Amino acid sequence: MYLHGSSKINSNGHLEIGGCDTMLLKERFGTPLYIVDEQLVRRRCREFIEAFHETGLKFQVAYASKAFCVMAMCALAAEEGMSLDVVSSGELFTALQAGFPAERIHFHGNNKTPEEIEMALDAQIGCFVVDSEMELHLLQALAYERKQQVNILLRVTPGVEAHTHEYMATGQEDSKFGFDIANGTARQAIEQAIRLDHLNLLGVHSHIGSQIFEVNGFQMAAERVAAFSREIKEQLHFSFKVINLGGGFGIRYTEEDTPLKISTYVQAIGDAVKTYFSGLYDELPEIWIEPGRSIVGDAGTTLYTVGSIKDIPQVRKYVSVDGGMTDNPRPALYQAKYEAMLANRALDASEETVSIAGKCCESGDMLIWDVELPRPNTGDLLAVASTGAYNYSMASNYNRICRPAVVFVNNGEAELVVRRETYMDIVRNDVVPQRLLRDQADSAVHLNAKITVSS
Ligand SMILES: Cc1ncc(COP(=O)(O)O)c(C=O)c1O
Ligand SMILES: N[C@@H](CCCC[NH3+])C(=O)O
Repeated sequence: MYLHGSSKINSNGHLEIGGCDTMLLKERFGTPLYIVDEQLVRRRCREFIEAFHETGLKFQVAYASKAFCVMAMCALAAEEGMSLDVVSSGELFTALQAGFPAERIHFHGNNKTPEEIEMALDAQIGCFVVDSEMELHLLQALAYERKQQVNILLRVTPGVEAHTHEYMATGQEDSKFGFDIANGTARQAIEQAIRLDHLNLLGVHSHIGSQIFEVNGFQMAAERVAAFSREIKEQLHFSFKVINLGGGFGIRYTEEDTPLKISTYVQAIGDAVKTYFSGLYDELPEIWIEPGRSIVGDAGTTLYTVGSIKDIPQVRKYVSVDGGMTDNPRPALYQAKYEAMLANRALDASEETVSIAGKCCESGDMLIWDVELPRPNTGDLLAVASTGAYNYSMASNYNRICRPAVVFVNNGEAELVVRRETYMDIVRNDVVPQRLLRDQADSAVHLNAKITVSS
């Protein structure tokens, strides 16, 4: 397994992250456990910001909180000078609870409800990224009622097909997101947005997809957006102050992945903006981007305890762990690949090829097909790398499995940032209608009797 950030093998032959021995983390917090290497997250934030400073452009780097949205992460992003992209009232609430400065929050989403919009208006967030005509009018009506002036970007689809999994591509014409440039709906929306009072149109937003390893998709998006900006300037005499080019910068999950340096992506974007917007406005537009995965992805590691092992000679060895698709649905959703190691026997040589199975009642609940490991035993500690993005944030309670805890590690200190769910969390929102409660006393007696007999 590739060792990211501060991960290393210590003198006990254990995987250590942020100066914390993973065996001690297991003892203290249990498994499954998400570990976040805080220094690595901070480094990624700084890499983006420093690379933008180098370009000389005005900019904002908004952390796409969908990748991993918990209060501690929002607080950390705020401290690092990031803006924040939220896509629902839940993410917005989390950010506000964490004290994230509202004026640096950008609100996305292809179907924001009136309640969500009102919540964001109450908070006086920095910008709405308007996705549809319906939203444009709804937002205007609500802003008008409140006599509030609201900054907006319009999300456009630039017609760029990103080279990534089809569920992660969003820049093509056939997409549920935004206004299409090619068929003229983007232009019509801009016309309306300029006319509508209480809406302050800052510019446009484009996001071509996620886990992208080439710069040409971003360059092409910048080129298309610049051509569109030129059209709007010439025909509607309107200049965009802000161009948001979204997120999507790829990270390393396995050796098949070949991410570029953050500075390479940013420099390519900066150069493309300078080239394609040259001579269009008196001043180049401010550039915003929205990295999610590339901020937190490789800073995350998940620890599991190995349980049952099923060997089918000549076929496959299934090594089951105490988590699975409930804490990491990405292999099942996108056939995503991961690397793993035995964190308690990190110096042992690889001996066999095994497959890591989750504990859900689904044949598709496989975390890794075919990984080389030392012969695993029940009780071993398995670490899976690059689980910082879209793991905790996409976790579920399928099979009524409790979500794991999340711990930040840094300089030998481990701090809990999300508590492990309990069974009471699992049933917290369940309501049993009165008519079904009739037999509850009976079943309680029944259950007690059983417990008495078995003990
Ligand atoms: C609009 C928007 N912005 C930003 C992101 C973050 O993308 P990533 O995590 O790939 O950087 C996404 C997710 O793909 C998105 O849909
Ligand atoms: N959730 C995704 C990709 C989509 C990101 C949001 N538009 C992932 O795990 O990779």
